[in-house]
Amino acid sequence: MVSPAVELAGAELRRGPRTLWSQLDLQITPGEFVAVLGPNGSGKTTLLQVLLGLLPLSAGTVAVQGTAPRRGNPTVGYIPQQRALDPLTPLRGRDLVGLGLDGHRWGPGLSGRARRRERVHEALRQVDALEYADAPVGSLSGGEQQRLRVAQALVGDPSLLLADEPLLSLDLARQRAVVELVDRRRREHGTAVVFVTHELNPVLPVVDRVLYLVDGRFRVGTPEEVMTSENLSELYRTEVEVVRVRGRILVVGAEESPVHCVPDDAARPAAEVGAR
Ligand SMILES: Nc1ncnc2c1ncn2[C@@H]1O[C@H](COP(=O)(O)OP(=O)(O)OP(=O)(O)O)[C@@H](O)[C@H]1O
Repeated sequence: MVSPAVELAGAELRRGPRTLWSQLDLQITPGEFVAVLGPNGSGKTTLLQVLLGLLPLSAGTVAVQGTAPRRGNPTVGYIPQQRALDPLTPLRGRDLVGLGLDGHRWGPGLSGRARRRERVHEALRQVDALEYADAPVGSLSGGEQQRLRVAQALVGDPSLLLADEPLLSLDLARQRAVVELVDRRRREHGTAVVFVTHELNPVLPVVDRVLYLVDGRFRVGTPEEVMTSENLSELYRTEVEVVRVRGRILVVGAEESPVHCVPDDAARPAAEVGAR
């Protein structure tokens, strides 16, 4: 029997006096795409840290591919939350992506090195980054750096991909390209995906389930199940309206909602709202 990619049971995480989430039961199967939503500080990044083996749970159990999470697991790909790289970072884009490969796997011989180069080249091509692959990473724009991070996370052919707001800084076309790339990978390679995002709409066509965290409360289910006015009003403890417009989901009334309508949006055509 294949182990779940992720299995959380009765999971609880406390930071200082706050309980970020508790009694969280979640099984993610290979190839499943789960979006994690929630306002700032709701514990989305912290969840990824637990799955990376960087933070222990305060209660409950967690397993990644059937065993306890551990740092540096080569079968787990990670796209960290974006931070601009130091302009003096002495790496080219190609080197940064190569760091995503476990050197031992390819062996020290010539064929190992050639295979490694090929893999890096292919990962760069998939995110459309070949053009700047030899430039110093610190000289690249935020979006260009972000595409390299995506390539770095995918180059090792992970069975589980943990992505922390990977669409930040990307224009709409590049957002679509990254979502399609991740979707193709999970369909063709069975990679399970945990995708933290402030914007549900760009991933809505490919998402299997949503985990929505708000101030210690959460809902898990398909977007249809979770994204209802009733659920979000309960999570935010205020009246929230969820509206569906031309295949998009708009949330009105939850100021800190990841897919909320800000006042400026009111002036734009409804179909555009939430398109950012
Ligand atoms: N080392 C730490 N010690 C104590 N509290 C921490 C620590 N790191 C994070 N926190 C707190 O844990 C909470 C959850 O943080 P986390 O980064 O998981 O939120 P998030 O949902 O990813 O938010 P954002 O959308 O802003 O990225 C925050 O309130 C944060 O201040």
